[in-house]
Amino acid sequence: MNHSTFPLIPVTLLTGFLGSGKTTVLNHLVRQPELADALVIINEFGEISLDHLLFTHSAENLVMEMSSGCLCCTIRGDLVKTLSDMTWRFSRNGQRQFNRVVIETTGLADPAPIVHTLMTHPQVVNRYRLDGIVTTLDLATGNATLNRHVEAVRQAAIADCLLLTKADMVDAKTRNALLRRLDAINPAAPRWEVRHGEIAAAKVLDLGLFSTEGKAPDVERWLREEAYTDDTHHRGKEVGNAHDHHYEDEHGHHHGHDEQEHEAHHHHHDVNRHDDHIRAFCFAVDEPIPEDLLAAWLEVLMSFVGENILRVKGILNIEGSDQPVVIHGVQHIFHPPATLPAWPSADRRSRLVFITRDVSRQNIEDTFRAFRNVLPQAREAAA
Ligand SMILES: Nc1nc2c(ncn2[C@@H]2O[C@H](COP(=O)(O)OP(=O)(O)OP(=O)(O)O)[C@@H](O)[C@H]2O)c(=O)[nH]1
Repeated sequence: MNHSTFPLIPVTLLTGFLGSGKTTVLNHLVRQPELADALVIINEFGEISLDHLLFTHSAENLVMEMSSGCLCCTIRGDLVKTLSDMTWRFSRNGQRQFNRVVIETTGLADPAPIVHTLMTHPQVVNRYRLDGIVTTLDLATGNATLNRHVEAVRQAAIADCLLLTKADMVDAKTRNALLRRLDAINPAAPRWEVRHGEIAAAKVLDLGLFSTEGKAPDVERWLREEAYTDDTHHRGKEVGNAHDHHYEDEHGHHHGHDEQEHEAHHHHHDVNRHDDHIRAFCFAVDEPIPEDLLAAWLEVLMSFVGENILRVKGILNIEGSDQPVVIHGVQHIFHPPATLPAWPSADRRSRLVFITRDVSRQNIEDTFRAFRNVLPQAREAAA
């Protein structure tokens, strides 16, 4: 955990495929009081940049554009520089003028490299923290986009929150097919239906482990292990309405699934017509894990299949420690682990949620067991 004198500035990454409605959403977000003091960084790819023409921000927002290349490849260095310069450029009398950052990526970007920069670059991590990845997905064309573009699948898989846009343009059948598909790609992220960009800022902010309210970290909300229903078989009990689907229309009220639909969607988990090769599951370990076992296992796992581990989040019971450790990784890159002051509940098992591509739960479990079995010999050899 970072204990720097100044609170870390939360950064929201807004991603989503080309034309999926990012700018429309952003236009609504920046008008809301929660984002009155936000710094907005817009990344446009290529020479023809239209977003700045469409983007009508309120006078309070500070808008930066970075259009020299795609944020995910060529200008990560620029992002670091922009973020580290910001505090000075936008400060008055030694006080910075923004309390949040929102970065809109290009539609084609694989968000993972940007997330890596935000999670690990020394100049960034000492001032900023990734609050959440918000992904827009067009309800009407989302299925086709997911079929054609693996970037869109990745964007949906690593999201902390999914904004299902253009809700006014979709019929029930198309919508339900997309929802079922998302159950496999990313069962845990809250989903909100959005029309013409209308979404309450509070729904897309404070998605991370630490909130701006300064309250104790809400591990359960962050991990949402209960959403990984795949795990029900392992625990031998039914989790039930594990999904917390939120459907928001322009009046802001909820549309729950009716019973029948809910049933249907549970049973469709494994019979997805489109196999996006994405697996989402929770892996739990009852016994405290020796630190060297964890380090060796994760290192090998990441070096062999790191690219295909889209996201890992977990709370861990480390042998010899009373305090839980939370870890958070995107592909092979991990956020520095944070030690929490106390366990959030009586459940002290280590729990890791994985979102992977072509890596099964079995692979994860087998490697863990293999490492656990050889640990005594490895220790002996090292001694
Ligand atoms: N009918 C309808 N149109 C929408 C909605 N949201 C966005 N649009 C339209 O969809 C088009 C694309 O929206 P943008 O917000 O520019 O999408 P974007 O993701 O920023 O697009 P890129 O910058 O190209 O990646 C625009 O013409 C919007 O007006 C919606 O909820 N309903």
